[in-house]
Amino acid sequence: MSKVAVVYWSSTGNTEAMANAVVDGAKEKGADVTLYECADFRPELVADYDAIAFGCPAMGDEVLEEDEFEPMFDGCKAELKDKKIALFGSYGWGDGEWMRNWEESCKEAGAVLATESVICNDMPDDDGVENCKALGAALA
Ligand SMILES: Cc1cc2nc3c(=O)[nH]c(=O)nc-3n(C[C@H](O)[C@H](O)[C@H](O)COP(=O)(O)O)c2cc1C
Repeated sequence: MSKVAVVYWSSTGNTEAMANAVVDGAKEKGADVTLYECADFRPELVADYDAIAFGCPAMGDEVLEEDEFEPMFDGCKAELKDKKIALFGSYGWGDGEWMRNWEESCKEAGAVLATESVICNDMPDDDGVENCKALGAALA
């Protein structure tokens, strides 16, 4: 059984709803899934998982949340080489620039993006939930 971690930051619950759907999708495929708020995750845990889904909304001006999520993620980068990961997050008024930049930084770190990233405008609708479940399934 593959071990999957879902690690997210969310302020108003939209990315949290996405994270829950990612968990559901991975569990439906039989994975052993652990959900982490980003404050509870640390680089030493990366090695414990076969695959990791990271979720963070667009914040600041098209960047990751800078107080908790980005430091956690930057700390994990050295461990992400050849690791199967996938990215998701909610956004408001932008065009997804934060996610494109985030994908680039993951590729530079040598991570393996296992499936297309999922972005949802505000709260995920039914299609958004299905896309998040498919992301989770792709990591299982
Ligand atoms: C301080 C702040 C900065 C934001 N910056 C952006 C941004 O640059 N681009 C964008 O599309 N949305 C931006 N948003 C909107 C959030 O990404 C959006 O509300 C998202 O659904 C929040 O996700 P959450 O409910 O998981 O916290 C920003 C929101 C806040 C509060």
